[in-house]
Amino acid sequence: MIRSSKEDIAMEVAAECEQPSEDSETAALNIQAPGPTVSFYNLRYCVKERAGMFSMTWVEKEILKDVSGIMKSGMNAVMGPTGSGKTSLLDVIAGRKDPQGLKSGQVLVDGAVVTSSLRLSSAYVVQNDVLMGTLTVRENLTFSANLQLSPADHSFSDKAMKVESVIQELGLKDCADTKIGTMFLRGVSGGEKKRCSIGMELITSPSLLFLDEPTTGLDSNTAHMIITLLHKLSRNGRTIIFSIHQPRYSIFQQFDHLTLLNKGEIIYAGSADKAISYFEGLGYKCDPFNNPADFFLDITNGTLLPQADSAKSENMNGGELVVSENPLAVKYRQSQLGCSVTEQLQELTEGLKSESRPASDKAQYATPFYYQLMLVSSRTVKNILRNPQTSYAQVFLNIFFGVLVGLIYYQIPNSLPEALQNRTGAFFFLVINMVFGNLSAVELFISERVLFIHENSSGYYRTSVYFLSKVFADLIPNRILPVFIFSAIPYFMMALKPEVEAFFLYCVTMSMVSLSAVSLAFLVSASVGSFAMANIFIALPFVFMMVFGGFLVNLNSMLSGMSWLKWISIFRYGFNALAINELKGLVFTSNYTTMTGEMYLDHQEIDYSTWGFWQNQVALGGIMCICLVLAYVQLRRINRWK
Ligand SMILES: Nc1ncnc2c1ncn2[C@@H]1O[C@H](COP(=O)(O)OP(=O)(O)OP(=O)(O)O)[C@@H](O)[C@H]1O
Repeated sequence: MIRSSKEDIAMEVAAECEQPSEDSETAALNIQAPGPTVSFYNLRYCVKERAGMFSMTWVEKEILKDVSGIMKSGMNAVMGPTGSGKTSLLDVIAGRKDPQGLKSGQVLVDGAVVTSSLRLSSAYVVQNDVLMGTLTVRENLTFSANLQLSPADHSFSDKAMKVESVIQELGLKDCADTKIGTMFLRGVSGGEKKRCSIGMELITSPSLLFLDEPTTGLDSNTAHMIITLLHKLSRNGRTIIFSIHQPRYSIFQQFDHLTLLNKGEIIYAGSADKAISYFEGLGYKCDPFNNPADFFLDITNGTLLPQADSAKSENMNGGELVVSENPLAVKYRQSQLGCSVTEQLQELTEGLKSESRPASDKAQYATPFYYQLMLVSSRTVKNILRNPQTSYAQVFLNIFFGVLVGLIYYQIPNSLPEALQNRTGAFFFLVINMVFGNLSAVELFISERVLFIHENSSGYYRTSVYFLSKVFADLIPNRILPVFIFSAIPYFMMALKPEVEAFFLYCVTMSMVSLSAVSLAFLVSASVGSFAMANIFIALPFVFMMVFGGFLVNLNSMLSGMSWLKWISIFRYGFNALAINELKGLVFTSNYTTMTGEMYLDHQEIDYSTWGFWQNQVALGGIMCICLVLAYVQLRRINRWK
């Protein structure tokens, strides 16, 4: 964490790089112990885009063009029209953008080079609040405290006190025990949600706080309250850097430093209260009752032009500047403000060249693996208990289909042809229900994807912790318990073998079929970001597996090039195991013939030896393990960069 321990360095660097006028600026802010100074120079950030819709060539789009600046303790606002690069600048400084896109430039905090480790050591409040909707404000804050504060340094009572103080500081006392709210559950208001998101990050007392458009989506009074809150926090020794769209005047008044961006370039960076006079110096006129924020946006949008009679305006309209360049950006670079920043940055970076070794990129966590697993699992269980619709639906569906299968194949006789036809038909139906009944598992990693990416990138917990907690919390209530209900009901209704061992092996087979189908659904869920894609990707293999299950088509008569697909069919392994378990040892009769179950299995080329039965379980177990491992790998591969 960039906390007070680094403040000595902050003071030194600040003393080194600050101009006298800016020292007095900081003093004027009345900040006792200033937050860190963030400097960045020559930031050039590009993304790759396809040249055309079907083109195979990629072109580079420049989002930030040689952006440099210094942001000190206090309120640092980044403004500009939509698409000007505000969020990109914030993300690059906070180390949240893909480093491959950063073509040049570096970010320094208190004069030291920072790479992606800043991502874990500073706090970042994203634009769309990412909180667990079924938990209360206090529970969310406690979750953050438990995971972000090391248990070795903070006792339970310490953490509880910290949570209480954040609740007090952010004025969340009245809604502390109200749930955040979900799609189905009305919770706290938008402003309270935003304050809770800020609180989640304040738990560690970071002295550097990034916020991406903290007022977007809030009414003007709530927006004012949020900025006033940030202003108050900044006065306790914090560097607050945020992007903001079009603030009202009372909000603008609270900014200390303003960075104005236009098309990825800085057109003004300096004291917020001197911005108007800067632009007036360039020939723009701000009407007496105009909101300064609107005035700046009108300038950047080009809707406000410099006064025609101003000598300076010639340059803004083309004059001596190269036409392709942004005249406001060029003016800023040539201005005293721009030159002073460049000089300060040169001084800072000169000393750095020899010692510019970036900090380790390896993620550091405040808590050990088992502790994270306990906390994340208990949150997942709490979430399921408070949002039990999926579990109820799963149990209900299984009871319904269990009874339905039982009624369709009620009391199967031992006389041919019903004995064989109904048994094999029932097994295939059971396996189909077991596989398709678990389609809901595809939502597991999709519904909370944004929350996982935010918490994982902020260093709350490891990917493995999240994976294990989700998998086990889903498997037991949603996949294993309902399977037992579903298996037991039709078994007795159909009058299958009345033997304990046969019933047990039947249940094992059904569970293995269910678990392997669920694991495949988990793999799809971890691989794609939307339900629509997940449904397509899960339906396709399930349907193929069904065709190659051995019931709908004779696999021995199939083209050799296609028949290999039977080896990856969950349906085939499930069906074979159920058939061996039930038919082995049974004798079926008709008026003229007698037939054993073994004869039928031989005819179907199903190996009914002991190993023949268990090899199906091993194959199902193998599919399950491979899918779970791949799901975990996919979860690790999710793009965390913005
Ligand atoms: N990953 C990306 N791929 C393609 N273009 C991108 C990417 N990230 C940003 N951009 C483009 O870069 C420009 C700046 O985007 P950015 O989100 O930083 O702007 P902004 O000023 O925050 O906009 P807004 O106020 O609308 O949020 C936009 O034109 C955007 O489309």
